Amino acid sequence: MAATTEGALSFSVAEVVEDVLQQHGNRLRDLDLESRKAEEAASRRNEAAGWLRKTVGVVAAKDLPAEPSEEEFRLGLRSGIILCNVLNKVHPGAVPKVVESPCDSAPVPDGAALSAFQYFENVRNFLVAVQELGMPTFEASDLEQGGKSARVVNCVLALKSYSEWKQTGGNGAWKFGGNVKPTVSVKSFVRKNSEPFVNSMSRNSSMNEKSFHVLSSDLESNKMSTASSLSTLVRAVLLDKKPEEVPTVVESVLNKVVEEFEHRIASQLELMKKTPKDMAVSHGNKSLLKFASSDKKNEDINEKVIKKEDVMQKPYVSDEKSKRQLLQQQLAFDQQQRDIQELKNTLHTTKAGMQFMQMKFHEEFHNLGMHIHGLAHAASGYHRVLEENRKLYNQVQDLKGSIRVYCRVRPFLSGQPNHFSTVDYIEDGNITISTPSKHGKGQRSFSFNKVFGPSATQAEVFSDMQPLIRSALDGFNVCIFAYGQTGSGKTYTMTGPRELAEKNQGNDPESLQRKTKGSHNGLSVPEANLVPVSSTSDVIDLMNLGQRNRAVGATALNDRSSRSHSCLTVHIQGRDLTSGTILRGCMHLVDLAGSERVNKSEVTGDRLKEAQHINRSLSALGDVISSLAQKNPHVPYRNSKLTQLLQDSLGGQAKTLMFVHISPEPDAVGETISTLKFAERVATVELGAAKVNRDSVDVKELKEQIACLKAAMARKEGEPDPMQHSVSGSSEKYRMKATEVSPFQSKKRDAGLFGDHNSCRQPMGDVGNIEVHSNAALRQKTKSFDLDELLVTSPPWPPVNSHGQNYGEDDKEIGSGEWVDKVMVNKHDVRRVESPLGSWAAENGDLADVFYQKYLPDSSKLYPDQSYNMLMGGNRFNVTSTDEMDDIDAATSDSSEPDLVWQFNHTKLAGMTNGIGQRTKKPNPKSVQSPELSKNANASLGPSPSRKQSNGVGIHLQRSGRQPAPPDMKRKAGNRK
Ligand SMILES: Nc1ncnc2c1ncn2[C@@H]1O[C@H](COP(=O)(O)OP(=O)(O)OP(=O)(O)O)[C@@H](O)[C@H]1O
Repeated sequence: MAATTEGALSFSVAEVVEDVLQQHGNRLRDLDLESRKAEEAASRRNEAAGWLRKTVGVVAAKDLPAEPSEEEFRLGLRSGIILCNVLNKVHPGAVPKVVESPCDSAPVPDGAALSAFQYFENVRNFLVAVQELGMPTFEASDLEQGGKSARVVNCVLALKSYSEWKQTGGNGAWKFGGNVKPTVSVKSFVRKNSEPFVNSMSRNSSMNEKSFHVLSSDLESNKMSTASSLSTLVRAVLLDKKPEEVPTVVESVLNKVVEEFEHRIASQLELMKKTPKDMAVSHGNKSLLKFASSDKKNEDINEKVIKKEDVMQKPYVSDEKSKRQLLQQQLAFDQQQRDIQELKNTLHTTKAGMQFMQMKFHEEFHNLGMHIHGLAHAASGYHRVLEENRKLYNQVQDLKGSIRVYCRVRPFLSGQPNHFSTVDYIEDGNITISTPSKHGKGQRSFSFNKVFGPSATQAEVFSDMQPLIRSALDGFNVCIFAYGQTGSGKTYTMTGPRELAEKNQGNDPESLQRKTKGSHNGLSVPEANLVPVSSTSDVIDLMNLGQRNRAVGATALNDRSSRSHSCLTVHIQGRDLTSGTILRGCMHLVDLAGSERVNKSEVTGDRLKEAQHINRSLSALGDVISSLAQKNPHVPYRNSKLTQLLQDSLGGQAKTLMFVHISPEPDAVGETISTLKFAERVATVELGAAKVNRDSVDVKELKEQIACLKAAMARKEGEPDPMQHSVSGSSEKYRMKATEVSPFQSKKRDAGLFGDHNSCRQPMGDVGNIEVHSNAALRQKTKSFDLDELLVTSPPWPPVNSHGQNYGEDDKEIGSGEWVDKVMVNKHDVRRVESPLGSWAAENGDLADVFYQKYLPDSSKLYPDQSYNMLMGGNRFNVTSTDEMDDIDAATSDSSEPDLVWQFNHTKLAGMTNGIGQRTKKPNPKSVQSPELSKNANASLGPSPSRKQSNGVGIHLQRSGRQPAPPDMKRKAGNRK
């Protein structure tokens, strides 16, 4: 049965249907498809032929052209000789004996009939061998009939593939699919002859065999194209049919299919009946028998052949025939069903595998996402912690009172040819400078609280400084000073581009925008003014004025080099409306003159002198910083006006920020490194926690009471002859009291006599602001006391009280109405200033000399270091050239002493100062003063009640000689009792 089936299915049902449909009048034959199929078949055939020729050699394959037609291919292989020889080459011994020709010596002429036996033996042996190897086979009859070479080609290409597998070191059993058994079996014959099955087997089992990919895909495409061609044919047949005609047409087609099928089976059986019988019987083929019995494997074949003979010898009965056909079809159908099922299973498994992989992929993707999320979270946490650390660090720094240090790198200026920067990189608070070879090639890193790169804008800079500036509004004393070599951008940072406008400001006006101060009349002293302002533009105007007045000069390094230090001091006072607490803060904004190498700046003459003095004062600043950093008991503040000026900020409990500037040019690297080193040292200085300057309402009231009491006492004490008292008694008294009275004098005395304690750091209490009160008693005294009154209502002064006692003590002992003075150093020689107030200052300076010579001959012993020039307020002042500085020294060293006088008993000086006061009436064409100030000054020639320059003296020039001293002055003298 199996044998029958094997013989019957040398063609497929599909083929038959296709043929029938075509015969039925296929009008839409797909020519393109056909030609493509033909082309593909030719190319595969050529490939097979080429490989065969190559393998057996061109001589042996002389019957096979390189690119044969289908007919040539079939004829070339018909003898089976080439096939057997090729197989033996690929797999030696696969065909033990190859029958070369009926007579080996006399080649058979082309086209001459070879015996059927010879054909059969060679081809059969070949087919058995290839089947053993698990390759697709073909039917021997395929070489007899035209149009059947496709399977032969497939077989040859499979053999080629096998050969290549072996050549590439293929080992073990080469299998054409996992289902094919190495042994020949009946079943395998059935499969061999069932083309659809072979196709499906190839497709299923050889999927994983690399060498058969081409083949299997080809077969697959054949099948698909057959299916599509079938459906095209069916559609074409039914296209012009009416629906009612369709069943008839289908029936007729099916009948024809059945007919054709029967016809083909019959002809095939006929052929089979004829050929084996002829071969086996008429020629007594021993070799076949031998072949059949030589091997156990071949027994099956032998048996099969014999069975086939038996079947063929039986007469055909048409019933049996149709039954057999049906059975065959059924078998084929079943097989196809199984194949389909198998395919479905495979598809299902593949789908399941895909789903599993997809699920895995999603899972892994999800895990990856989680992981990335975790990392991002950790990263943000890390940044948060970093930020928190930075804040905490800054808080610790604040608590320690460390000087904050910010660094800013100037960008290259337009017109600079080379833009190679020495700044390697900037990150957070770190800056790395690359040092060129002459400084020892390498890098140096520095850490600061903040570093601004060349692209940082003024707004960015300010936003970072804002909290510090806001502190001034909260009652802290704040100092920001810009440091750096000449041309590094200090002035730019502090004031913005040249001419200030509200839009384009530096730090000063920015900070001023935070608050508009109270409106007071101003007191103008040349070059050091206290001017009430009511808006930001007021401040900007003042700053521009100050900027214009500032000494600048062109050097080789900066065409507008500042040749002086500049300081803007802003006093701020506020009152908490609910608690009545008064907060007072002040802010110094100091733009230092730049340090410079004189050979680089190429300055000469006056400029050179300036440079030397600038450098000297900066070096004094360095010494102060150094002492503070080492916590030395002695800090040499008094070595320069600059350090005296900054003493409050460097030594008191102010919040201090040094803004260090560097230039990016390689030839400035030396200065850059030393600037940064200096800044690093500054950062180590600890000043102690800053304290807010605050007076509660109670304290205020108590101060007022004390002031009244002291005023009363002063009136009583003032009864004796003032002159006598002033010359002897008061000077005694003064001396006696001075040791305790003025914080400032006390400071001087300590410095001179007791080892310069005042030079050590002062707590903010000592240098802090003391509230100013409008004392009714004071105001009532005289109308000519305008200036006094003005000052009383003026904002309080920043740190002065440097006597070594703390602020609380000051509060209690000094009492209300106490003036707190501000260290002010005029840029120019005050003696040369011609404004009434300036003259006043100068004259009072002289006055002080006179007074000391006359009344306090030994005061220099007591107060040898007195050098502050104390003025009330002032917005901007400068420390400049040597000469000027010397002048200032001269002026200021005298100036503080009269303050004592003023405190001591200014009424007694009235007679003596009157004459001097008259001298102040010299006109001063250069003076800049407000009408009110002028009026005030002329009216009273009242000096600032600062302790410098005998301000009090100036005031009392206009007072009646008997007028009791203002209570605050008395208190100054007596408050240390
Ligand atoms: N951040 C900046 N952006 C743009 N230009 C800047 C910047 N900083 C400085 N400059 C420019 O660099 C030049 C020098 O700056 P500036 O005068 O501020 O330096 P300086 O340190 O104050 O110098 P000196 O100590 O000699 O007075 C100026 O032309 C200024 O406009």
